[in-house]
Amino acid sequence: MAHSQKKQREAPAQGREGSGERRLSPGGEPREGKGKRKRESEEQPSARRQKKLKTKQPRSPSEERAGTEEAADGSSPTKKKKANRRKSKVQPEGTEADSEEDIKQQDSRNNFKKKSNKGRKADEETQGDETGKKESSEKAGGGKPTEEEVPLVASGQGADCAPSSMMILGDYEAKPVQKVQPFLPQWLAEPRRVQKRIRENLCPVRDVPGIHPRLLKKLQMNGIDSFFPVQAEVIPAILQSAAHGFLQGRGGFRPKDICVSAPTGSGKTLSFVIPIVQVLLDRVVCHVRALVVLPTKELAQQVSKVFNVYTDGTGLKVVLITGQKSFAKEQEMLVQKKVTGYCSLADIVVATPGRLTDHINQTPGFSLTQLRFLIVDEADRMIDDMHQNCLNQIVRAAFQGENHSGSNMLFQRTKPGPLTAASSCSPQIPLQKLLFSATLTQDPEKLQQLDLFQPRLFTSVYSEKNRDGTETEQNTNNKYTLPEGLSQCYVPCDLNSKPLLLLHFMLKMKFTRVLCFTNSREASHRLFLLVQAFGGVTVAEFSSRLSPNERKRTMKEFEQGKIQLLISTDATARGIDVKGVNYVINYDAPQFIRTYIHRVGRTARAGEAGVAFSLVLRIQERRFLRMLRDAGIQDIQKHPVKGNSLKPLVQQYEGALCKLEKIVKNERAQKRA
Ligand SMILES: Nc1ncnc2c1ncn2[C@@H]1O[C@H](COP(=O)(O)OP(=O)(O)OP(=O)(O)O)[C@@H](O)[C@H]1O
Repeated sequence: MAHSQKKQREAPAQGREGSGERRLSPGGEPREGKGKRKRESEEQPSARRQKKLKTKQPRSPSEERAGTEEAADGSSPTKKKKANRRKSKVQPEGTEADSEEDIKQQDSRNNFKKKSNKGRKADEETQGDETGKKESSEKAGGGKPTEEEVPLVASGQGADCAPSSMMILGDYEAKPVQKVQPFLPQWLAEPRRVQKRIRENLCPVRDVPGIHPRLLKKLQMNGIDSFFPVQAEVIPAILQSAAHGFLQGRGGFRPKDICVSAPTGSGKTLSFVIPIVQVLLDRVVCHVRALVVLPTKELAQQVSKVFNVYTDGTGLKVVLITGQKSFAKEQEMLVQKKVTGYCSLADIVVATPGRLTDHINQTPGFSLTQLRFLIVDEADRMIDDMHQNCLNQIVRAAFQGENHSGSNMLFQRTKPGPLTAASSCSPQIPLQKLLFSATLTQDPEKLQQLDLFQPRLFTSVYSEKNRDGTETEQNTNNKYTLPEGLSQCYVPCDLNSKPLLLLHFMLKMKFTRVLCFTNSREASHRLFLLVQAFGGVTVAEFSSRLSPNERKRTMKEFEQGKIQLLISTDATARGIDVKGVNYVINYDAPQFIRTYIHRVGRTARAGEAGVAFSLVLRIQERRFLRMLRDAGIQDIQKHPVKGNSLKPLVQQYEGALCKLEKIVKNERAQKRA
């Protein structure tokens, strides 16, 4: 039967909250979270999916229109324009209405809510912390509402505010919509499991078969007696794939690509450094055989250092190309021109994407046609960013028909097609891709962009606690694992108390070796100035405001314990391995789950213990907790700090604020001059 009904539109909670979320300047002023929303769609795949699927309470028509448009924020400028024209605006949850019009709309929404189906509670409520609420909502709903449930409203309900131009076929009753399960290819659905508890699962180095005696000695010299679980799994897998020399994979076939998703600090770097050095130990001619691509200079430097340790004395050459040296200097390090043509001076190249692309295009003789391993560290970021283009260029360069020297290659490479008896007969150097990250996407569509060959996935499996205390392993998309030794807390607070809380942690609670994250370099700078003006803490900042040399020096001093509080942008959030970080403080709550995971992962590394505190504004609290819960992170403790504990700091803090004002004015004047 057909009946008229008001069309329900969706206004995803995250969209609304996201639009209302404010970024904080270190001085404490809130700023609208716009502009630096890059990678949003990629950073929050789960959130994006929820935006599409999650449905909200019924609302008034004008508001619904606005809600829809706001939900599409950033993706549909036309819709945005329409929204402006209608002058309807939806307030972010928990924020105050800005104008009378907003308040009226709020009222009409509330009235409408009352009229609508009582059993259908607010999405936020069903997802709230209180399970009681959830249960009652489930019961009243007469079914088991899921996040993706579409609340249909019977024509009688809310008909007073419904335009009746829409004919909808179907039942009056709200029916739960079945959650659509994404289809996972077998390699993703059945990954090779890696234990996440490092200390309980150490594997003595000598128990891992096939490690070259030379490397065993080096490992011992570097104090490594046991491999971490990820290393014990991945090293033999890579070695095995190269067991038949450079030309063919196992059994004459192309080796499988390898993806590794393991928590921060679990030792992923060594799990590719050791087998690659070992495979290249016997090489005769120097060619670029391994290429490691990383998103930042600091990370590239860090990885090349590890390669240097294990190639030292082997004759293998590691070249770092990140733009820290002049282009010409890097060219000299990469290739040498001889009478017979160009020859490579690098066996292993560690590079950032931009500079690497420049060399592929502009350095004569720089050839990747003998490339055997392409290692993409922090792979999720490399897939998401524009770096994807760089990866395509690398693959193109690796299968280029002619090399720059003009000489014919013995084993010319062609881009592999379908595997046939004929294709497996011709000897070729296979290109094997190795992907690593703590937050590797397991979204098949995204991984498909990398054109992986029969990939194998190694992953620390996300496990969910059962009521009886046992754990069940889950194979769920976009659920991540954190280091075992990490304790997580969040402090609900307001804007003004954030600097005081940081000072309280440093001065009263005597936190040491603290890495503190803000959401922008300006915020980092001003917070640094404020803490410095307050006094009593050895503090430094780390951001792109500093020159590469200053950054290097600062990081060294922090590592040596000369700096107790390092205030940083997300420049240090990923991959940076600083020994002995006791605490991570998210001064500004991260907006994306992957940012959270990488930031907190700067502590509790290599099986050690560490604590992460997140200062969360009360209006952000619900969204923050939901973001963690959606990613499978549940063991975060609420850690309220009473106002009384902060009082003793207030007077000195006010003095520091005055000093800060003067410093900022001076800086501005200097900039203008
Ligand atoms: N087998 C081992 N024994 C002792 N220490 C190790 C071992 N393997 C790695 N480490 C140390 O553990 C720390 C973390 O390693 P690594 O930086 O490779 O972690 P990761 O998994 O790459 O982390 P992230 O995801 O944050 O980049 C490093 O300081 C490294 O030296």
